[in-house]
Amino acid sequence: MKTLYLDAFSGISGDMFIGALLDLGVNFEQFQTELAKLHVGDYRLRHERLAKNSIYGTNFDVEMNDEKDHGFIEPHDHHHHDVRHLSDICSLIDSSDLSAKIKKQSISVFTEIAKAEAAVHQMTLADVHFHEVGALDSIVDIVGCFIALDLLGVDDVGASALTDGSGFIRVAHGQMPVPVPAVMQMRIGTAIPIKQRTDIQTELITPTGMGLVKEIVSHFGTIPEDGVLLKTGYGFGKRDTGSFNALRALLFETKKSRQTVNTDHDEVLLIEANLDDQSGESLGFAMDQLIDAGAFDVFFTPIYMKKNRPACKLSVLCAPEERDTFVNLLLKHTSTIGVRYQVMQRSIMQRQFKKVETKFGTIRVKVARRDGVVKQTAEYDDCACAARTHGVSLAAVEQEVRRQLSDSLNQN
Ligand SMILES: O=C([S-])c1cc(C(=O)S)c[n+]([C@@H]2O[C@H](COP(=O)(O)O)[C@@H](O)[C@H]2O)c1
Ligand code: NI
Repeated sequence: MKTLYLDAFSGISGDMFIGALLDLGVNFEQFQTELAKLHVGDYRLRHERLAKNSIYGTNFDVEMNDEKDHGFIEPHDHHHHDVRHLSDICSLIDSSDLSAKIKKQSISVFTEIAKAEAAVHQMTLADVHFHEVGALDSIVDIVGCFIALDLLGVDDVGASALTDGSGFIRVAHGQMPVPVPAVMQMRIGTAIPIKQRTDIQTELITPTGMGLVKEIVSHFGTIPEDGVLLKTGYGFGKRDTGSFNALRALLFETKKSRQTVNTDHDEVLLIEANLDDQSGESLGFAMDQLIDAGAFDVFFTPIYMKKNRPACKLSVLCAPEERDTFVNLLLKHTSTIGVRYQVMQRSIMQRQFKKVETKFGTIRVKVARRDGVVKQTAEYDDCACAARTHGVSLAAVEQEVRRQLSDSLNQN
């Protein structure tokens, strides 16, 4: 499974995000072909690989045939020409030939940003409007991010704390404090970590960047310790920050913890050892090593052994063909000088995973089937991350997943 990690030490914007994904190896021609499914013209994509601070990365920009007009809305300025409301943008995306998943994710980000703008400028959601040209830039940025993620085959996205600058930036309506109001608004009710650099007096996190993070990032923390790092990519920011202004994207191959099972019968190997002379600390360490090596399960059972010794039985379940790997790990990490093992028959339910889009982001659901019995279980890790990110209870996320599942059942 592919996990993307966003190292946002210099914030995040739509352009930086796409730049970093192109730098990871997204095929540009394929990217353009997919974007053409939006059926909007009047823009050109510019991408260039160059070095900043001697580090090579990608500069990505959407060039408008009309002059680019930044910012989502012009509050209090209703006399001007071509504007697009949220509903226009949703219809444009909905009527495109993009996949249902990309449509849904893109509309969700636009709605999130529009809600933030509506709250900051005290407008109704229906009144929020976007400059035609600025809106097109944002549509390409937002839809483009989801296309690039899809082309890379990313299953899961994590991120560092997002760094922003401080001070004020100048936009059409005057000065805005950094983090800009729409970014702060989108943080409400979430635990998305934002670190401020007081030595950088400009904006590093744009509303588009924050909207994308809110939609796709399922967990925040340091760079993953596990998994094979496949590639690194840098997407450059446009502002002069006085520091290295880029978003670093790291693509990992991580273990398939959520495997598809297409059989209703299989065999597992049970390996056991009785241990009466090992500390709790080193038993815990041994368990971690066995789990990290891909054991299906590892567990301890309290037992009484000879000479009245309270002890524990260590049991490991693994694939039969991995016997040598796990026997060696047990001998290496525990005090035993021998292990027992037996192959066991299992009756199992066939398992598949599906992704459910919820207001708390994408949650994986395990669907198990056998002889007309169907069990659907939301992945605990995804629900826990979403609950932390959005500052809600685990039960609220699980309830939302159940609601989405029953809605889709009713629609089919
Ligand atoms: O034009 C408006 S109303 C505007 C509002 C806000 C708020 O935070 S409210 C922010 N901005 C700035 O516009 C640019 C473009 O942002 P993108 O997300 O489209 O890249 C950025 O500097 C925003 O902070 C404009
Ligand atoms: Ni605004």
